[in-house]
This record gives sequence, structure tokens and C-alpha cells, in this order.
Amino acid sequence: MKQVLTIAGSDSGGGAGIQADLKTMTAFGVYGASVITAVTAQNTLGVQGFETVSIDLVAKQLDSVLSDLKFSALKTGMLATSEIIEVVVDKIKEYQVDNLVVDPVMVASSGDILLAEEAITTIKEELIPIAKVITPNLNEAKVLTGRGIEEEVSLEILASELHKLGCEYVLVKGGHQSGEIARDLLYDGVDFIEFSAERIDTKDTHGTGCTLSSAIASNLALEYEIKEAIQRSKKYITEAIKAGCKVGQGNNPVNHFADRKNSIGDFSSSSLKLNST
Ligand SMILES: Nc1ncnc2c1ncn2[C@@H]1O[C@H](COP(=O)(O)OP(=O)(O)OP(=O)(O)O)[C@@H](O)[C@H]1O
Ligand SMILES: Cc1ncc(COP(=O)(O)O)c(N)n1
Repeated sequence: MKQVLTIAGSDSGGGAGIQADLKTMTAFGVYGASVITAVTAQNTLGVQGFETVSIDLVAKQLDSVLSDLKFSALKTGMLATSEIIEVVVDKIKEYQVDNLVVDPVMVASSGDILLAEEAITTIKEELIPIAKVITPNLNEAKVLTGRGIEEEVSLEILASELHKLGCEYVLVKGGHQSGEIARDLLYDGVDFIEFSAERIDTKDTHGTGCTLSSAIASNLALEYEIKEAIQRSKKYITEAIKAGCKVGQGNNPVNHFADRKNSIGDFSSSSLKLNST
């Protein structure tokens, strides 16, 4: 079974972070392991607080899993501080894991800040250069290219500027744009490739970024080449948003069961052959 690692924060509400990552990996049939960088007290209404895990314990988690399991891909999500980013980069280099997907999480969809400001430079200078693909949303792409959030700029310009930071591919997500199409743009340094799907009219998009990046990491682990991996992940996130998951009172998470409703029948009592004496 292919193994995939997520290095990210915990979302107690189960919609984003580590929890969304492991659900996504399971849905794609890969084995998901996790290194937790921060523990958030969070629900569908927002982030009520968080604490980072000590550098020592982040390093120990990384050594534990990287020395034992064999990862075909990994993703990073909430890394919170420069010090955590540095230890993550050191360990990825030490254990030489390929197929790094970097989701440069900065702010939760609720508006709560999840990354220290000085850590933005560390992401740019140390993490992005070792990434196979980075998956910033529109605002993250603007911040990483030194722009203000209000500035009007095309996905093409953002993607080509970000590519110069040294990653192999840039996928700028257009989820926060308006219009009938949710358009993401991939750039490999030469060509732009669009991934478009219908925009679903909903506020329940908690965890979309975590889910998409985990889906890409899972599909890279399954040996799909990058465009196919993104295409499959885009289909997954679109269906998961469409199905939704009305679990809380705020912005609800996506539904990881969207594609698998029919498989429930396999586990129903009528389909199980039990020997009773
Ligand atoms: N309403 C929507 N309908 C269809 N697709 C969407 C919608 N919102 C986001 N997406 C898609 O979901 C994926 C994640 O994009 P988004 O821009 O929301 O990332 P993000 O802001 O990092 O996510 P998050 O809100 O979890 O931080 C992209 O493929 C995007 O196009
Ligand atoms: C631990 C953690 N990681 C990432 C996000 C971003 O996800 P979203 O923007 O959907 O809130 C989050 N809210 N919490």
C-alpha cells in the first residue's frame, strides 16, 4: 500500500488540517500518517485558540515516521512558525522524500491567522525550493509575491512569479474568485494548464485547500503524473463540496464520502454471511 505523510495542524472540528488530510488519503486508498505541528481548538465557526507543538517533538515525530515508513509523497499544511518550517525542511532533506506538496496555509477560512508573519520568508526561501508543487490560494499567492490582498492581478502573473522561487510546479487556486467557474491554474515554467469546474454556490468550503493538496499528494503517490493527479483531485474536491457535510453551525466542511455512498451496502447486515450456532 502506498504511504503518504501529512505534516500539518490538527483541527478539532474535523474539517480541515490533519483530519481532512487523513480522510482524503483514506478515500484514495493510500495509507496516511501524520506529524502534528500545532493543535487548534476549532469548529465550523472559527479557531478559538491554538498552541504549537515543541520543535523537539515535531523533530521526534518526523524521525519516528520517516525512519520506519516509506513515503511515496508528502504534504505540508499549517506549519505555524519559522522554527517548525526549518526542522521540517531539514528532515525532508535528510530522509530524501520525493513528491512534496506544499499548501502554504496562512489564514483559516474563518479569518484566523495560522502562520507567524516572519515565517512567510522561511516558506519562500527554504520550503518552496524543495517542493514538487505548491498550492497557494489567491491571497496566499499575493502575499508570497509581496502584494497586498486588494491588488488586482491575474493567476498567470502570480503563477509565473511564484515559479521563480524554485518549485517544479505552481498551482494557484481560484476558489476565492467570483464567477460561475472555479478555475485553478498550473504552471510548469513553460505552459499554463487550466483546471476548471462548476462553482458550487455554498459557504460550506471549510477544508477545501487541505483536501485538494492531500488528494494531489495521494495521486502522486499512486504514480499519476502531475496533470492527471490534479485532474483527479479537482474532481474529488468538486464532488466533496457539492455533497457537503452539515455537521456544525458555521462554515461546514466538505464531504469525503461523496463518491462512496454506494459502497455502504457492502457492509450491511444482509450482505454479511455470518455463521451463527
Ligand atoms: N464554491 C466552490 N465551488 C467549486 N470549487 C471550489 C469552490 N470553492 C473552492 N473550490 C475549489 O476548491 C479547491 C480549493 O480552493 P480554495 O481557493 O478554496 O483553497 P483554500 O483557500 O486554500 O482552501 P481553504 O478554504 O480550505 O483554506 C480549488 O480547486 C478551488 O477551485
Ligand atoms: C489546522 C488547520 N489547517 C488548515 C486550515 C485551513 O483550512 P480552512 O481555510 O478551510 O479553514 C485550518 N482551518 N486549520
